[in-house]
Amino acid sequence: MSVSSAVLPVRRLRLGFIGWGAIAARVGELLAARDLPGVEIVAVAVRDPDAARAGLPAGARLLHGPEDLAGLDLDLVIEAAGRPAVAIWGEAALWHAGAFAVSSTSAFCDDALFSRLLATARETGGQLIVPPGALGGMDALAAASALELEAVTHTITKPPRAWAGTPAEACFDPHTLAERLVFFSGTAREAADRFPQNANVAVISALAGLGLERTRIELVADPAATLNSHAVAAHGAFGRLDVRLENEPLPDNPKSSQMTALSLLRLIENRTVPLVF
Ligand SMILES: NC(=O)C1=CN([C@@H]2O[C@H](COP(=O)(O)OP(=O)(O)OC[C@H]3O[C@@H](n4cnc5c(N)ncnc54)[C@H](O)[C@@H]3O)[C@@H](O)[C@H]2O)C=CC1
Ligand SMILES: O=C([O-])CC(=O)C(=O)O
Repeated sequence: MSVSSAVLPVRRLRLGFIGWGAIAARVGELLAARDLPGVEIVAVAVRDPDAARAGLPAGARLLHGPEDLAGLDLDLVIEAAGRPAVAIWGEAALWHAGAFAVSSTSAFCDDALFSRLLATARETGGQLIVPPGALGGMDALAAASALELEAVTHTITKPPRAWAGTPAEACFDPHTLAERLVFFSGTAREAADRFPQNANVAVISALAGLGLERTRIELVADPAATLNSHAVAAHGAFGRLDVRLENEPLPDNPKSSQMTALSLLRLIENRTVPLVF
């Protein structure tokens, strides 16, 4: 069997995107280069649909509000907009596409919203999807959590400029920081809640493992770093796990890692091709 037959889609996939910023546009670019038969970006929600916008997929309809998702026969809606967008679009996406993949997972720090989306997924028979985003190895951590997990720690290190414009500026000046600084140490809930532009991943490692209260997060600014790095360490009855990624930032948003777009590409392909990773 050739590898190419394993990566050719066997079913169509009609996609909707919420947000067309650094991550979504990169996914669009990667998909266009792949040119997968039957995989189509059908609709995109942008913050200001009346403003001209370069780089939108040809033929994609602009969405003005969640009600516009009706009748588009979508198979998957992908959010890559920002924390508030999850509450605005989530339920309609589940009703009209049956699958909603969330990038701004910090939204799940809101317990009521998370429960509501899970209840809608149950009611519709749909799926709320947490892609691995900028992380990797979350399949192994989730599998390990079938036995007792003792501890999960996740260290997020980024160059100081990636923390500009966030509450981290109360701890250091991103333009003058001279040495590596661990400026936050606490729960996954607190990390994602306080840093929704930089620590959505804290919710991903938490949901895969020990949950929002028991997963420990360290946030680090390092002037020697050029990449966004994630180190997840866990131990428990399964043994030990150490995952480390050093991600190139996206050119259009240095807070976000290239890997986040690549993970979404993988998610899309996994829903269409005959060989799934
Ligand atoms: N899960 C993960 O591992 C990661 C998640 N993220 C998160 O993913 C999200 C997207 O990241 P980027 O593309 O880098 O951000 P970005 O700022 O480059 O793009 C977001 C786009 O969404 C638009 N937008 C905001 N609210 C909207 C709404 N209600 N409806 C439609 N469009 C809306 C904005 O105008 C902007 O064009 C952010 O919340 C980011 O923090 C980022 C990196 C990793
Ligand atoms: O892209 C990354 O490295 C992580 C990130 O911004 C987030 O989790 O919000």
